[in-house]
Amino acid sequence: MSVAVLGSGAFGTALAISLAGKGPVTLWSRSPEQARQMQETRENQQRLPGLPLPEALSVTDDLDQASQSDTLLLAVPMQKLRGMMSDHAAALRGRVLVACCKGIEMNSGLGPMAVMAETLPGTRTALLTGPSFAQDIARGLPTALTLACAEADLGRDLQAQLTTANLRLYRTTDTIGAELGGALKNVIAIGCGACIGAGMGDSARAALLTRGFAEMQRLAVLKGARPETLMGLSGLGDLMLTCSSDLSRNYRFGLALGRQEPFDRSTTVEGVATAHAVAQLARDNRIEMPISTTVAQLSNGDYSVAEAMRSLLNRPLKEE
Ligand SMILES: NC(=O)C1=CN([C@@H]2O[C@H](COP(=O)(O)OP(=O)(O)OC[C@H]3O[C@@H](n4cnc5c(N)ncnc54)[C@H](O)[C@@H]3O)[C@@H](O)[C@H]2O)C=CC1
Ligand SMILES: O=C(CO)COP(=O)(O)O
Repeated sequence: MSVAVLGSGAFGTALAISLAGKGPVTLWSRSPEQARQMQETRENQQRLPGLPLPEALSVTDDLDQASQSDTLLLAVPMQKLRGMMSDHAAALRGRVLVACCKGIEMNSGLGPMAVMAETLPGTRTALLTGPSFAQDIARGLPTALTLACAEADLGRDLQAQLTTANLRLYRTTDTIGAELGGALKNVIAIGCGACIGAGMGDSARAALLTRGFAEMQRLAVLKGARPETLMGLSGLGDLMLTCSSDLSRNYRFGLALGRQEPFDRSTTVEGVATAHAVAQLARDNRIEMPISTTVAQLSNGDYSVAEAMRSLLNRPLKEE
């Protein structure tokens, strides 16, 4: 089975580098200029500078060529997934599609599995998610991720196909739990970054992370996830990583909010759009998601971090 990665950002490039250790891999860039540059310099200078592309990795801007592969990894930001798939529906049809994005679509409240099902009905799909920074994967550091696929046999095949020497995949059929874990942790990471950036301390971060995890479980279980999935790599594992590392863009965006510093808005920060989607889902489903809702308001600039924390601390007292 052959594999191609569509989307030549940090994550797509890192996955392609790792997979190239096992055999030929095609990486598709929508930008002819970037594809040419990467082919020539053997490096993704924009997203992963200094990390060489192995010989077995070829970069192209020709989607028809890339989509000859049996398995296509879709490594674009969540809010771009539907548009990218619609633009290239004919080329993607009949392939196995593995979404590699973490988020909830803002207008629909849907995750990547449902967006793929709506855009290309009948397509066989899966999700790759879990704690991993692109830089770590590209450097060949040990990483463990979750491969979620509702079809157990396909999940097993993909697990074998996409596991590499340094990237160990665990599988689950709980696609809802896996995608919500990956989406919701980004929102909490923004909150944790803001808390540290504003000098509120590690104890406050531990409280936000833990109560944020309670929110993640509440929404995920309501949507049909298995609670144990949230305890795994794609939930708690990724939450811990993203809430504690400066390598995370979501966390760094939060830090900038807390420090009242500017932040480059062209950076992919999935948690912002997802926070708004979560706030809407909380209203629609009449559940309490106070930290996620506060992060949505914070990222809009409606609140200062101090006001946000005050409003969270002043909520009615309750059982844990
Ligand atoms: N960077 C990381 O460490 C990790 C990222 N992810 C997830 O991977 C997804 C992608 O993130 P990154 O690669 O880091 O972002 P990035 O900002 O580095 O790259 C995004 C890529 O998507 C491409 N793109 C955007 N719209 C497109 C469209 N309509 N058609 C084709 N290509 C399009 C851009 O040109 C860019 O190459 C996100 O959902 C993120 O949460 C998951 C795990 C780790
Ligand atoms: O998803 C990630 C780590 O698992 C990457 O986090 P950021 O998108 O915050 O950089």
